[in-house]
Amino acid sequence: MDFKNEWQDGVKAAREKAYTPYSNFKVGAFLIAKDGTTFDGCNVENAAYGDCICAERTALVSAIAQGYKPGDFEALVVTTDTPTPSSPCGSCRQVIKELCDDEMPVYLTNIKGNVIKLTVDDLLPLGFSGRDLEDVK
Ligand SMILES: O=c1ccn([C@H]2C[C@H](O)[C@@H](CO)O2)c(=O)[nH]1
Ligand SMILES: [Zn+2]
Repeated sequence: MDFKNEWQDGVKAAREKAYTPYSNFKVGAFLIAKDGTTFDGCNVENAAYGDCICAERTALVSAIAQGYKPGDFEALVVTTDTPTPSSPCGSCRQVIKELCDDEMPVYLTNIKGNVIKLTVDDLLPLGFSGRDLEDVK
């Protein structure tokens, strides 16, 4: 699926909801399901800094909580207000791999409109997954 301009409006609106009193680094995520339903994600920080959660994970967790399943997703868009798009952290990469197909596109954007297209496999090559657990003796 190619990038759609309306996704950029969606991810910008999601970013506006970020709760970032500590870093003031707002991240938006916009997850598009194959049935056209979309899920907003934003980072939600905490005074206990280690309990901050990223935008990518809030979008994915929201979709799962609303009954969507791995394999239901078509694309994920992320945005930051940075000169070049920033890239998901390691924890998000692992969660994206768990819930999205390896070939699913991930669009890294910034609010001025730069777009970098990657896949889940690009973000976490040779990643650990449930398939590895099947090899247990
Ligand atoms: O991919 C990322 C990287 C960081 N953050 C958030 C976590 C924290 O709130 C802030 C600074 O790390 O940005 C995200 O939402 N997604
Ligand atoms: Zn993250």
